Amino acid sequence: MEEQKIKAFMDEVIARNGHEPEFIQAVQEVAETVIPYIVQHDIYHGKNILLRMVEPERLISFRVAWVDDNGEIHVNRGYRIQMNSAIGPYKGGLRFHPTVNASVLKFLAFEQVFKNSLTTLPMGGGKGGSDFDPKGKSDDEIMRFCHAFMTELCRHIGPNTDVPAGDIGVGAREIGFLFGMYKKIRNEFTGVLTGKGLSWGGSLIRPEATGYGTVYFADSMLKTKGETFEGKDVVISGSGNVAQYAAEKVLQLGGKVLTLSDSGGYIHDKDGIDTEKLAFVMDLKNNKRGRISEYVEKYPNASYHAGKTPWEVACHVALPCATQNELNGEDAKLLLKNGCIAVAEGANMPSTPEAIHAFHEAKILFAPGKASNAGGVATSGLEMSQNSLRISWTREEVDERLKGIMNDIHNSCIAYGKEEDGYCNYVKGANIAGFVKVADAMLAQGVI
Ligand SMILES: NC(=O)C1=CN([C@@H]2O[C@H](COP(=O)(O)OP(=O)(O)OC[C@H]3O[C@@H](n4cnc5c(N)ncnc54)[C@H](OP(=O)(O)O)[C@@H]3O)[C@@H](O)[C@H]2O)C=CC1
Ligand SMILES: O=C(O)CCC(=O)C(=O)O
Repeated sequence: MEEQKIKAFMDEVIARNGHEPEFIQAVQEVAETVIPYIVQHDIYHGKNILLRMVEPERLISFRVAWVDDNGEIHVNRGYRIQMNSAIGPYKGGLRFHPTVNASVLKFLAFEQVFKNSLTTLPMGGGKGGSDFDPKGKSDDEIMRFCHAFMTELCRHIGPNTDVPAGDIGVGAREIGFLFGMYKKIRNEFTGVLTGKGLSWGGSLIRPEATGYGTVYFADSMLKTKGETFEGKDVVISGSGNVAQYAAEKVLQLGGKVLTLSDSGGYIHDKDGIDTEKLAFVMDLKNNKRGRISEYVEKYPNASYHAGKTPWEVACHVALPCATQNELNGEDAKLLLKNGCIAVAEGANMPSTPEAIHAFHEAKILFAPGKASNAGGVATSGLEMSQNSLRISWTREEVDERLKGIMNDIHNSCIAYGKEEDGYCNYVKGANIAGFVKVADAMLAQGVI
């Protein structure tokens, strides 16, 4: 009966969104775990709550016209998906990448609803961005694009309505330009964006939070098996914000980081990427905006593997921190064959359904991004609180709160995900725990 209900639900979702593969993938994963729970719990039954949750409350799409350094005019498409505001203002990042489209942003916004619910903070879910490609653009071009983007977005957001932040291609530089234009048009200095600079309303630890949080979560999972990061070989993909700070925290906890990557390929450093080498990567990526292949010019003992992903390198722990569907079923089999015992997603939906199936079948520790990478948005929530209170917490205070929230999320996953044989299905746990809070709020607020 559950199978039939899942099929009937997905048929309806596909009929309406069939041309959006990433969105369908994200919804399918939730449906498979949440519908059986709904069936067993009378209060949610017959209310079509999940069907309401898969339809964005609002989907905004707009033209972004901007002028490059040569005076040529370009047109990109901007979006903001306001997915669900049952438990708080819409909250979620902005992505600037040529692959951005409605399907990608809807999957991200949908996952964000569950993730934000898990953080224990009052944040609804949203996501936005543009198909603009920041690669190879000058700082002036980035500024003109961000300003043009915000001239439209500013109508739809606000500190109590919708609070965007960064994601792929949107970091501190872009948040600065976006904030500047919002402030100019609206003539108000408010916490309308998170990930702001420290001198203008930002929070300590926000840059580190997603990567640190992912490792805190992985550490909690390892502890359930009596293990820690000490002496573990760790394979990380990506070399952006999440990957950099995941690597930093792994080093602090005594692990050895063997790989980093970008869309060109991965580097493998058998000696380990230590603090000094990581500082080189941070400068290369954040300031020089270079390619990860340049690592082997500086450290010739390392190797570069063009067009490949790091999952072929033997490790104890894998942290996919780049992008969606970057780790497939074959990669998962390879990781398992090589002795991997834990995978924690720093990116959003980096593992394909086949990969997740393989991890579950092997009963290794597997954390879905909506649980393990929630530290970023949680610390954005802490930035919002500090903005409202007009105070700044210390680094230690924010880090302690982040650790506490990641621990709470881990406990929620265990509470809803532990199976009869003792194995914790963190996907099921995260989906149900995230669902319950939002669904209860939707029930209380009636059919709207
Ligand atoms: N920033 C945050 O706070 C949060 C981010 N996330 C998720 O973490 C992931 C990484 O985000 P973040 O680090 O902020 O982004 P960045 O833009 O800082 O870095 C992205 C990294 O991923 C690589 N990458 C992007 N697209 C691809 C691709 N198609 N194939 C291979 N590599 C790719 C980039 O390589 P290249 O430079 O070559 O494009 C880069 O190394 C995303 O899934 C994001 O949604 C989740 C929660 C919060
Ligand atoms: O901090 C935020 O609001 C955005 C974080 C985000 O986009 C994510 O969790 O995927």
